[in-house]
Amino acid sequence: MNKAFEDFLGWTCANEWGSEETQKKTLNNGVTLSIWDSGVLEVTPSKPGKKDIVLSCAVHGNETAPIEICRDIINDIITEKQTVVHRTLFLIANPASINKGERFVEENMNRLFSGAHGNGKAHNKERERAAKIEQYVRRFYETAPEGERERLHYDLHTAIRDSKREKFAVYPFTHGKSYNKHQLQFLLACGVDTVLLNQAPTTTFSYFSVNEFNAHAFTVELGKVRPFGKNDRSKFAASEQTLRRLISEDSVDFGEFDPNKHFIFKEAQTINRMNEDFELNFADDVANFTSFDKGDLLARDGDKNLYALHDGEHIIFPNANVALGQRALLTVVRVPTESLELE
Ligand SMILES: O=C(O)CCC(=O)N[C@@H](CCC(=O)O)C(=O)O
Ligand SMILES: [Zn+2]
Repeated sequence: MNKAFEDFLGWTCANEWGSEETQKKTLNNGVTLSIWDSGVLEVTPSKPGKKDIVLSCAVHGNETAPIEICRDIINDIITEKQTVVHRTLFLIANPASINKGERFVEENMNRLFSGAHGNGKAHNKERERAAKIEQYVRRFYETAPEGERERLHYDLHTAIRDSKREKFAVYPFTHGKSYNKHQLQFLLACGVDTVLLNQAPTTTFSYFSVNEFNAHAFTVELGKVRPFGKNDRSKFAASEQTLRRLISEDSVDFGEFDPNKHFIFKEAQTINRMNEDFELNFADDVANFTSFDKGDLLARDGDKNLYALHDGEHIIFPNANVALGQRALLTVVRVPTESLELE
């Protein structure tokens, strides 16, 4: 076996900004593996089911649990321990940032999608890679068999801070389209009972798939950032098992929808850092989903004070060190699950 199929993650990291060496092989079980680039593996069963599934990890290189999960699923597919019935595209998005052990090399890749990689005068390898990844996703969805199909994309992450709600997903802005009950059930089976509803377009990877391909796509936060080998994989077992079921079963029954089992939050504010002189008004160890009340000071940006606008406004992804113009804090408020328009 050649190196890429023997150790896909290792080969990917050895070719950190890409490889033009495309490779293909068909397994004894009829599944065809096609490597389009480093970190880009298309898995095609001989008679593909109706789902086209994108599983991405390492958009941020230090978020290792999702990388370990994808690595293990890929290895099991290659060794035929894991069956696959639906076309699946695995994307290890930013291998150079894995090698560096950091969130990114030069620029946060998860702010470069939907063409943002071409904005302004900046050129860097992360921008080139984001542009290529967009093309791979397009190629994957657009080369699906004819007929009615379901496009899915789960972009797997872990968060920098502790979180009062361990696992949560970001539901990208749907432009008014209904939210999908079955997707909430899938997330729940992954152990993700908490969902944040974005209220506007973003330049994240998951929004790209929602907006350009009408996919059901989510940023999924599975736990906290830790180095390779330091993840307690038992905490990720439900997520990994559910992803394995998703790719290997024709259709997975996640049971009756019970609104009480889902905790839905709506974006209240996105606070972008606009000045060098920016600070958060709470400590670095304050966890995601800590609640503030209306009028509480959340941050100072230059000479502007930024306050909570509601009682029960929860903070998510606080980070004072982001580049100018980027999100330094998201705040959300709880909404009843029953208030959602669900399909
Ligand atoms: O913990 C943090 O501060 C960041 C974790 C992370 O990478 N989150 C994603 C969320 C993307 C989204 O809003 O859909 C990110 O910031 O890119
Ligand atoms: Zn991330």
